[in-house]
Amino acid sequence: MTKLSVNINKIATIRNARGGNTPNVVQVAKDVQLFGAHGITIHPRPDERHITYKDAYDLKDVVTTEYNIEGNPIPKFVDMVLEIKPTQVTLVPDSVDAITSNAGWDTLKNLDFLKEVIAKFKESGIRTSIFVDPQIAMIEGAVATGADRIELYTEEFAVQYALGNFKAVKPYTDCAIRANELGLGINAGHDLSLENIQFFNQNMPNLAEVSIGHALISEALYLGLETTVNRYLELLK
Ligand SMILES: CC(=O)[C@@H](O)[C@H](O)COP(=O)(O)O
Ligand SMILES: NCC(=O)COP(=O)(O)O
Repeated sequence: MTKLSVNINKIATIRNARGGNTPNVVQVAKDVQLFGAHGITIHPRPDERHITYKDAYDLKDVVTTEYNIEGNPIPKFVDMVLEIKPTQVTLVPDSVDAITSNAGWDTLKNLDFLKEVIAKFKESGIRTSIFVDPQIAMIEGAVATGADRIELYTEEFAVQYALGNFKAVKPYTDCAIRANELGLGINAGHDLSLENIQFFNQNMPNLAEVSIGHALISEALYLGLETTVNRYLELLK
């Protein structure tokens, strides 16, 4: 079964709107795991607009499933991840002013940098994943960085699927086949939803994990968090 890691950034977005502690990010992380999710993902951004660095530390002992921290490996982020030692770190090349992640790494141009930072995390026993666009050259470049996994950036798939262009999954399937040949684990995320997740999963050989936040939290407004998590778990079987 493909693992579901719930991204709780949006819980922090709502909390930060009032400056108090409602909704409580730590409690939501506990509940989501109780409901059956296989992991918790956070993506602290340099401006701490949603998840704060303090949240990342507060969640350390609360996440008893897989803890996945995503972000651009600026020195402050690297130090924090090395201290927390989550299950997995996912490196994302987002700029400070980006509204959300909007591109994967160029694994060829950034090879030396990625190699160096990945080696640091691996020395600490942290599984490493790098966020990439669905291009074979980027998958091949990812192997050279020493990363354990890739996370395929699924926004384009999600946009096309919503328009009925189901062939848009093909570059992802092709990349998954190549990643399998090269021994890279495969994660995926961005704009995955109850609408598109089953089709995506069924077209991805050996998809290890999806991280889902924006749609999942939005769907939970109607369905409730427990039902939403359980629907994903059913669709990922
Ligand atoms: C890496 C990625 O795909 C993002 O979706 C991300 O983790 C979500 O970040 P925001 O919640 O800041 O949009
Ligand atoms: N890595 C992707 C992620 O954590 C969640 O992305 P989204 O579902 O909020 O688009």
